[in-house]
Amino acid sequence: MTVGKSLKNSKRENNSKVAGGKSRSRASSGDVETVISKRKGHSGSRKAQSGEIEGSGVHYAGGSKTDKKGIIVKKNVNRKIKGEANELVTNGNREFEYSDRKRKRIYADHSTDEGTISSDSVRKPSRKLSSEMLGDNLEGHLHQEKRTSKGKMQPFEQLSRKNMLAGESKPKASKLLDKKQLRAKVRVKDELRDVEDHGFRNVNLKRGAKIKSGVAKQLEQNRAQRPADLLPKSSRKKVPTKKTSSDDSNVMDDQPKKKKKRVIRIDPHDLSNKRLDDGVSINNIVKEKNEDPKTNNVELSKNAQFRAIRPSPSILSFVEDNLLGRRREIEFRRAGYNTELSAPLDNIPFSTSTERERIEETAFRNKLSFFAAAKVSSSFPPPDLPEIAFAGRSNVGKSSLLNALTRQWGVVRTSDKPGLTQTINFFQLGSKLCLVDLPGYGFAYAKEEVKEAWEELVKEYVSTRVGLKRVCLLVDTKWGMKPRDMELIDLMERSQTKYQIVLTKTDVVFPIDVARRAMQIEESLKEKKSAVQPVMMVSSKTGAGIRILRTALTKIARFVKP
Ligand SMILES: Nc1nc2c(ncn2[C@@H]2O[C@H](COP(=O)(O)OP(=O)(O)OP(=O)(O)O)[C@@H](O)[C@H]2O)c(=O)[nH]1
Ligand SMILES: [Mg+2]
Repeated sequence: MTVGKSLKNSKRENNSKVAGGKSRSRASSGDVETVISKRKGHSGSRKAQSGEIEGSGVHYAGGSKTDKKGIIVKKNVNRKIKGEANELVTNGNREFEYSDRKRKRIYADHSTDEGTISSDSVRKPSRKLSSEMLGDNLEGHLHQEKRTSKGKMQPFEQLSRKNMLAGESKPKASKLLDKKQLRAKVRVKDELRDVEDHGFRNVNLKRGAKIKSGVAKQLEQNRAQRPADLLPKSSRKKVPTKKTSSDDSNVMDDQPKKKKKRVIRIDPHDLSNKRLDDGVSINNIVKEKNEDPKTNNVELSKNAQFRAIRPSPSILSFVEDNLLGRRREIEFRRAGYNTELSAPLDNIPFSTSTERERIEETAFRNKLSFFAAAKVSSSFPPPDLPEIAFAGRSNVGKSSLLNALTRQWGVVRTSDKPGLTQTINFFQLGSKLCLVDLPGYGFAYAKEEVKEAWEELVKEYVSTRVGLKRVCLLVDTKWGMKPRDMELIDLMERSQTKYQIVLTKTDVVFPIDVARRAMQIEESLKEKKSAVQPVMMVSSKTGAGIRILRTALTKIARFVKP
């Protein structure tokens, strides 16, 4: 008995905590209906209001602690004591169905109960309700009500006392019987209420949930988890679970929407596709498409033809040794170059000096100075020094290369706008060499007639200029040779002007493509007599290949007879 009392006391304490705060004053009104109507008028948030309804369910399970729960319990308990508990439980619900808003909340309450799968929570309220009605918790509740009501709950107190007294006077067996009967009654009526409210399915759910013992639940959980664990993560969601339609809908709502997988279609016959292996042989592809390539002329795109080029090992090793092509900065740093400097690959690797190292070739150590510009051939300066001219399409990087070779940035003006250089500019490099910056041809921001004039001037210069020792024909590595380039080559071939192809902007393409381009050009110039091999590859930005070009050009100056 003492143990029972202490338990009751503890319950009382808990209940008093639950009904703490504002609820005390509100519950003290005694009249349940009045309190509820007051609540309806209360300007609480919608969420808080919905919490009230949820609370009616959660409260029995000992969860939520809102004052309104207290009211609902009070009402139910009060009427249950009078012997009309179940009827009034439904009545209680009806009270909340007066407005649409309230009805919605009731549905929401149920959906959350179902959503939690373990329908124990669904059963708990009625179970606790019955136990409360049996007097186990009743006293605690009544005391709670008493404590919160402060006088106005007198009838409650009296009733509880009566019940207590009646229970004590009865023999133990009869008390148990009464309990059982009452519990059965409550269960049947609870179910009826549930059927009324939610249909048979819910009742069945509750029954099933009740049967489950702790061990059975664990087993079922394990069984449900095992197949999912065996499956890959992506397919786990697809494992069918035994759930009712409403449960399914809830779960579906909770699940994140599946992301659509992007399918990348690669045509195995399209060599132009950059994702394809670089080593794809052109002949193999032709064979795949048609057994007899001779009878069926399969024309590959220029890009496909380019991808089919297999560079020679010497070109490949040159590209690798000089770190040509698009590379990551870390690669330069690992190789010992100071990436803080402009054109760092033109510097000596593993140098302790933070400054740019001196140029090895003496001719290029000299100061680069502009000394003449010509718009017409009559304006050309006298050919006193051996000349090296830089020709090529507009924006190919002619002026930039002059700066890079001499490491004197800004002496020759550059621009990202094609057509900046519009005159033939002569730059003296000490007393040994003259570097000539030619205007570009092809697309440029200039009038057509003006451009035509440049082209004519360039043609005249490369074909007639005395003292011109070499023309560096610059070709953009990305785009390769264009018809205009070929025109100039033909002209130089006819005039027997020595020319050497220099691939520029190698830093914007992959190393393999630099090698391919070099291979392609070398192959196309095999028959050309005035072409100087090998094809040079440079990048004015990274400095790759600059030193080698410088060395090659210095040789020209060395062998020139004064
Ligand atoms: N990424 C990269 N850009 C470069 C390189 N060389 C030049 N450029 C850029 O290309 C653009 C054109 O460079 P220029 O040297 O003015 O070209 P150009 O051939 O003299 O042009 P025109 O005088 O119009 O004929 C500039 O924006 C340069 O910064 C290079 O090696 N790599
Ligand atoms: Mg220029």
